[in-house]
Amino acid sequence: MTLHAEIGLARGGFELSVGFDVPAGSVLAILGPNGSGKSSLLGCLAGLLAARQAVITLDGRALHGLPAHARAVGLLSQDPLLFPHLSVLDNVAFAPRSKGEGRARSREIARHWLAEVDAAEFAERRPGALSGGQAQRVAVARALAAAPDLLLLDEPLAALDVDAAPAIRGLLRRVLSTHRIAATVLVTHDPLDALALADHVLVLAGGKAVERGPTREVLAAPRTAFTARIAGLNLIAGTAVEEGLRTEDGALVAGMLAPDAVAGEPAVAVFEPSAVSVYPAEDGHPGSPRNLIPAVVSVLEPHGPVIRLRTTSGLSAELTPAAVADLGLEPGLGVRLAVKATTITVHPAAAQ
Ligand SMILES: Nc1ncnc2c1ncn2[C@@H]1O[C@H](COP(=O)(O)OP(=O)(O)OP(=O)(O)O)[C@@H](O)[C@H]1O
Repeated sequence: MTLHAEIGLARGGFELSVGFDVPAGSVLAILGPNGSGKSSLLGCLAGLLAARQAVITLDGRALHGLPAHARAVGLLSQDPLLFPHLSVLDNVAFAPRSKGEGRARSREIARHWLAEVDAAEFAERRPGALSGGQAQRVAVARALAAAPDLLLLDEPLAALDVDAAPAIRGLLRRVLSTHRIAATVLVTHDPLDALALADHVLVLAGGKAVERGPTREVLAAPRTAFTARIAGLNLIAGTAVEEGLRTEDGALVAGMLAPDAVAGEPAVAVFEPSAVSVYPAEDGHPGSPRNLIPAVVSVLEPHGPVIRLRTTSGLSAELTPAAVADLGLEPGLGVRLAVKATTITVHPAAAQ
């Protein structure tokens, strides 16, 4: 079932205005900073929020006039929201039951979905006897047991601890790719979720789509500072020039133009924190042709086996703990960031 949505909503002074399509069996991730309208968008799709103007169709069938319960929409949020007085099996069977299936058939469907999410062993338990990750597994089974035409995932991993989240992410990836029936819309803050689960992403800012496209392309070549930050990449905005990018201050960032970058047009220079070397502010030239960017250390934080250094201008570098000690790095210290031109790609900037 292909989803087509055009939604306009006013909430106080906030305006949401966005349109998109989600082909049957594919997953669209909605990313965006706090307050950008992600929950409002899901609320409109689910029929829980009244849009000012909405066209929402599934294979041409209009959903926008229907109340929430008549939309065949499955919703999975960060809270599993299981009925505490029902067994796990009856929680999952509730979904087909409420669609009119008989008691025995509903339980059969529930057993099938509990097995699909590796939760068959919990069937007779009450939700109170499950861990957060186990309860979320059951919630996934319940959402899918309703055979929704449209599946809405609202930060489904946000409440799980770091040990449970990867397992549920993997489970969602498996069930979404093996049961490619419904169109799925996923709201997440985590680029890993988008990379793992979504075919396409749409980045919302201030109620509008500022970026959209295939997930890997958008996250590898972000055109807005927000997407670059969540994707963990460095991004400098300016105008494309033959040698790379010219910033608003007139500085040149030497880099390689992406095939679709056009000199004279708005652009962003994108590079990995691991491509950045850090030098003392007053040191000599560090050798081979590099960009040298003056910066001030703002934060040093562990990032796996390395230390992620953030600067007041928002650029990041990765260093070993030994290098941090050798350079005597600490917040407030002036440094120079060196980046080889060959590690910088200049992409056209998203139209804002
Ligand atoms: N109940 C409400 N009444 C009035 N305005 C609201 C209400 N809820 C949200 N808003 C407005 O709508 C805007 C979008 O909120 P929404 O919750 O959709 O954003 P979000 O992207 O989901 O944010 P978050 O990532 O923090 O969950 C907010 O900036 C706020 O101004």
